Amino acid sequence: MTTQQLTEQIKKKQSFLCIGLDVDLNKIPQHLLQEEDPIFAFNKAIIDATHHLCVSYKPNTAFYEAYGIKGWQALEKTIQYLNEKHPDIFTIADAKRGDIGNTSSMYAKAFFEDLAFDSVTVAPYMGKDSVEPFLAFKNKHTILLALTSNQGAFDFQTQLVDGQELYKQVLETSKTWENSENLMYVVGATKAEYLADIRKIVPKSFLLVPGVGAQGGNLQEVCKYGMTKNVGLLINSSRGIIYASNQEDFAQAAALKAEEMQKEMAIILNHAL
Ligand SMILES: O=C(O)c1cc(=O)[nH]c(=O)n1[C@@H]1O[C@H](COP(=O)(O)O)[C@@H](O)[C@H]1O
Repeated sequence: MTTQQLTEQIKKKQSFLCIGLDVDLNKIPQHLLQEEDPIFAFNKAIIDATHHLCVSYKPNTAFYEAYGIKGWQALEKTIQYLNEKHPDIFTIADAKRGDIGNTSSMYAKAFFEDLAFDSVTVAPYMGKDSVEPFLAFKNKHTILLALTSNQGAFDFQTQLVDGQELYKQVLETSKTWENSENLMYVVGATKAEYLADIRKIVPKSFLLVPGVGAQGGNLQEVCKYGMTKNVGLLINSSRGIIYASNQEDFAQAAALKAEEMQKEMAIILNHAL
C-alpha cells in the first residue's frame, strides 16, 4: 500500500486509528479458550467488529512468539484474514527488528514476502546497513523507532550527542538512506510536546504514535503538534480497545471504544483539513 492510498483511506473512514492486536491469553474472554485457535478467534471477532472504524491493525509479534508455533500460526492466519477480507487496511508487524545487513534482509523477507505485511517496526541502533534491506521493498514501509513512549526513552534517545538529541540524529541521518521515502517513524503519544521539533525534521512522514489509552498519551495534543496536510498520523491503541470487556460482549465493547476514538478523530480532521 502507498502512503497516498493510506491517506485516502483515512479521509474516507474519517479515522487514523490503528488497533493493536496484542493478544494475551490471560486477558481474553475465557470462553474463547475452548476454541481450536483462541488467539485467531479473538482477533477475527475484534476485526469483524472494528474494521470500519480504523485504518490499520498492528499485531505486536511478541504476543504471538510467546505461544510458540501456535502463536506464529495465529499471526499468519490473522494477516491472511486481513489481506483477504480487508486489503485496504494498512498492516503493521510490530517486531522491532534490525541486524547486520544479510540478517535484516531475512527479517524483511519474513514480514514483507512470507507474511505480506505492509510495514514492520525497526530499531535504528545498528545504522544504515541494518535498515536499508527493509527499505529496498517497494510499497512497503519501515517504521523506525525515533522517540519511544516509555520512560527508558530518556536513557539514550534524548541524550545529547555533539550537541543534538540522539533521536533527532536518527531522524536526520535516516533521511539520507537509500529509499528513505519508505520510512515512517514511531513517536510515543506520551511525548507529544516533542512533536513540533520532530515535524521540523520530518515534515511529511507518517508517524506511528502508540501510547494513548493505557499509557496515558493525549490524542488532541498529538494532533496539535503532529498532524500534517495529509494527516501523517496513525494513532495506536491496543489494551484500551481490545480489552474493553473480557465477557461475551468483548467485540462490541471494543467497537464502542474504537468508535469513541474514531468520532474524536473525525472532529479533529474536520477542523484541521
Ligand atoms: O512500536 C510500537 O508500536 C511501540 C513503540 C513505543 O514507543 N511504545 C509502544 O507502546 N509501542 C507498542 O504499542 C503498543 C501499545 O499498547 P497499549 O499501551 O496497550 O496501547 C504495544 O504493542 C507496544 O509494544
